[in-house]
Amino acid sequence: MKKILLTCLIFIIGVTGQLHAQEESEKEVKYGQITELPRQDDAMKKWRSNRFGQFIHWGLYAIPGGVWKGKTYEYAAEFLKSSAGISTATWDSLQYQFNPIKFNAMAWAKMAKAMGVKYATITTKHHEGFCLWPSEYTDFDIENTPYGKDLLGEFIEAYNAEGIDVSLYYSVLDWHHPDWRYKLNSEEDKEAFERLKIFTKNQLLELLDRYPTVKGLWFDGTWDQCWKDNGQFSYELEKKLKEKHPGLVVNSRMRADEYGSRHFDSNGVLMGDYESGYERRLPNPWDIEVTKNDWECCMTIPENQWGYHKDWTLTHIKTANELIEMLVQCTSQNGNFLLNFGPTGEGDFREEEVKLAKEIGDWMDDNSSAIYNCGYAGLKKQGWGYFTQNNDSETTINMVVFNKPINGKYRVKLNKGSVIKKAYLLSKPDKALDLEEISNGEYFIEAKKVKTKDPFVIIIELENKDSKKFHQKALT
Ligand SMILES: C[C@@H]1O/C(=N\OC(=O)Nc2ccccc2)[C@@H](O)[C@H](O)[C@@H]1O
Repeated sequence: MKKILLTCLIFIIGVTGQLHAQEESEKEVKYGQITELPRQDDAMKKWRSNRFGQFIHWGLYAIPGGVWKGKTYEYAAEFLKSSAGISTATWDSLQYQFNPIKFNAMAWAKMAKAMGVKYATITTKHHEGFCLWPSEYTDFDIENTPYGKDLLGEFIEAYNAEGIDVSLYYSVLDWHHPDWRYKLNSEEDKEAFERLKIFTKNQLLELLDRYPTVKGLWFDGTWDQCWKDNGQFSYELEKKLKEKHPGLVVNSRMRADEYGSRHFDSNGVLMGDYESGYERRLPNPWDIEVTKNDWECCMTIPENQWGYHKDWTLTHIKTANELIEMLVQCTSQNGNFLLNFGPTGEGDFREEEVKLAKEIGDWMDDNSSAIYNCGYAGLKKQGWGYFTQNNDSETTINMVVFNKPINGKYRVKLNKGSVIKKAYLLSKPDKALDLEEISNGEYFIEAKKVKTKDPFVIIIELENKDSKKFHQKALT
């Protein structure tokens, strides 16, 4: 009896200690998450079902394209001002050269539509501070260029006409604005940054006023101490923008809490509406933690260029197959994939980008049912490729194959209790593939005669609801 009492006492002390430790680690966060996640409103469901987007980085940096006074700078082309040590006055004078005579918003939108993107995110203002729209808060904008017209408005109208949602990238970091400060070291710094905050809020409200059809704001340039010291401001700004624009979708990069913690607050709670830290990188394909939140990977075609760079021989240029695999992996882990294009200073795309858009679009024409409105299937990653499952489906699972087994037999491990009714190639729905049950929920699917050199989809139809998947879905 004494032994039992002692054991119970030790257990109670242990649990109390853990709870106390947990309470201690939980900070009181006043300026953290605003919207309970994952959002289930229509705007977020549409964002989630879009899965594939086009990123556009366009600004004055597209004019020099990474080359200054005959010297090529290998660093990101949109950072040429700092890479080449160019004065703000010299850089800003590029404004008077910006005249993208080849810009055709409808042609851009049709290329994007053919590629299969459902949304596009365009830089309204990158770190250089130049605005692609006529802003009443600065003269460093499109209105004061030889082009003169509302380029951003043309872009939004053309993409919306093709049924493509548009989100707006906005850099808080602003090299042009005299009140920008990296750190607030003095009262003067603080006063200047207060003016910068008002300017920022005014421009964002102006963008939502001018372009009411936009679906989201993609914040960037928020890593410096000045912004991390202003968690309350970013909290109140997100609230105000969402009150003004119901359904607005905001990335986690906008936010810092009052302790300076970014993306996730000091208790690890995601801020904004989706995680936007996957930049030119993806999670491990077997990572299921990442499936618990909405997230987006933004990706360049060269290794490190967001803006147009004249020299694409400097790094590896990703192939269509590599980019398709990234898109499929994101989908398989409940993420979106935002693929970047960097238009030239004249307003057209380099031929490599046009070719890739066509190759990806051709694949999407045949396989987008495994991408749009699809997500994590609640199954472990397996060697032949990726599972995805339509968010409205209960009994069909997509296998997107990138690695064919040499014997043409695909080992497929489903949840215990899952029974395959039939499996077939998406391209040949009338021809059932041979099945061999290995054990409870585990099968070989035989697909020996697949000729294509491209990734392809095998559809699995289950006898019963894939209960584990939908139970997991309820929990997320
Ligand atoms: C999408 C990219 O975003 C950037 N920078 O991103 C980050 O610094 N990302 C970041 C920073 C801290 C944590 C996670 C991601 C910009 O400098 C770049 O020109 C491009 O617009």
